[in-house]
Amino acid sequence: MTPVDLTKLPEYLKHQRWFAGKAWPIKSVSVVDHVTLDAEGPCAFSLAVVEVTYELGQPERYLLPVKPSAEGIQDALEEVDCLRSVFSLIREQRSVPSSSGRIQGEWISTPDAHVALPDPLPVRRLMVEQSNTSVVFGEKVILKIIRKLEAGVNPEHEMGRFLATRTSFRSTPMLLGALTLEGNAGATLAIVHRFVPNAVDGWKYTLDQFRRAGELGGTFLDEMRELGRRIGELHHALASVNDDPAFAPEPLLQEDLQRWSASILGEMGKTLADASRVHVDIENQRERLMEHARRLAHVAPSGQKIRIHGDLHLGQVLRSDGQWLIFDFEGEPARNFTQRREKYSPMRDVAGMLRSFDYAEATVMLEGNAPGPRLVPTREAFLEGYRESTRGAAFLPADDATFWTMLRAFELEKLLYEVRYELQNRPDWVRIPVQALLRMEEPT
Ligand SMILES: Nc1ncnc2c1ncn2[C@@H]1O[C@H](COP(=O)(O)OP(=O)(O)O)[C@@H](O)[C@H]1O
Ligand SMILES: O=P(O)(O)O[C@H]1O[C@H](CO)[C@@H](O[C@H]2O[C@H](CO)[C@@H](O)[C@H](O)[C@H]2O)[C@H](O)[C@H]1O
Repeated sequence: MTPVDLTKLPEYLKHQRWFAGKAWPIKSVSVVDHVTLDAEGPCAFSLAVVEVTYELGQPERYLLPVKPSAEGIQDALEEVDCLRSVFSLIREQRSVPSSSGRIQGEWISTPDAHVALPDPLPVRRLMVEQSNTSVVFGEKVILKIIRKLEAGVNPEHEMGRFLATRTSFRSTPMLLGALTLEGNAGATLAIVHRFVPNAVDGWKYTLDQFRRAGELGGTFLDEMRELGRRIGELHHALASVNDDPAFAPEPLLQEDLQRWSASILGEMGKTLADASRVHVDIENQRERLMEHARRLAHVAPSGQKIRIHGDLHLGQVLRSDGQWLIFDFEGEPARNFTQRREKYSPMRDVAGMLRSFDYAEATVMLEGNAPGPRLVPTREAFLEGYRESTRGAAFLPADDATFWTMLRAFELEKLLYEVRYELQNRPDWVRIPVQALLRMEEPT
């Protein structure tokens, strides 16, 4: 028996914040796997994996925690007992058969991962705009229930487990556990991290600083230097293990540079045409921008390809107790899991963070704040910290000229991604990356 009324599902999905297919006509929905939990307990509910097929385009899979209800479909995550039940599967490392596989709880039991939780366990749904559903337990741990499921190894789960169990890098909310569906519909369903209380994200933190009239606050640039050092330490940690093929650093080859350069040039074709509808001058810039991408193919290869954060920006760092913590290792949402797990130059993360400073500057200018010496000192402080902590690292280019050529090419790559991201999600903001493309200097 199917745990959910399929006839009501298309209408239900269209009203969910996390449903990505609101704009596309649905052809059919089916349940590909499901499991009933807590059948005798206070919250009997099902975890169902549903596949949505559209009239056009690729099918998508979603995780649907649902309760039986005469009125229609009821989201089980609205009930505290159901949330506790999902968490206890993970905490107790339980394994439960599903209709075509099984779900498996995983809890990391290193001394660092020890966390004492109160009984009864207080539960609080996180009230933020997000694509998944996060819940805080006892103000100690945060459970993220993933809504849109992807096939393959989930990079956030994989990276979190690697950092927690194979490295001493602790400038991140530590991964504590996960819930995985094994079988044909295999996917990571939920992830548990240590909860960071009183955290402010780096985007808000930086905007608050940039909005101050006059000079940046006294310690801000030191903090940005420190952020650069933390990112450098993250890259050291990600490059520190040779016996795991998913993480072992690999030499950077000319063919990698050629492939990345070709991919940027390819993306440029369509993206600049789209951007020129917003700003006609962008077409005049095409040749100069192409030159930045071409140069990447011709630098002498040095350094390594390693696993990287992959979508690093100010919204992916938290400031708490005077420390920076880096989180959200899931990579760029527009890429599939295989692409997100590819090894790359760590310079790509550096470029991502630099772009974020430019977004912060553009945002405060759009709000009407006066120009001021903010962006360049912030960039410089961050880069100084990064370079200080990675001096002589095998994963970075051997000389300065190559460092800057690669950095510009990856900034360009991120800018093109941002144009596409903004056109799709926040058309009012597309001018931020477009203006930055217009400002990009002639390659030296
Ligand atoms: N470990 C944590 N401690 C405190 N707050 C967190 C933690 N992880 C995430 N958050 C908060 O929850 C928000 C959503 O988390 P995120 O993992 O980015 O969800 P999503 O992938 O659904 O966007 C973040 O912007 C951050 O403010
Ligand atoms: O945090 P996500 O994984 O959802 O990342 C996506 O959304 C980001 C926006 O929230 C987007 O970031 C872009 O906007 C930021 C300001 O809102 C800015 O700081 C970033 O530099 C800029 O790239 C990110 O690209 C996208 O993948």
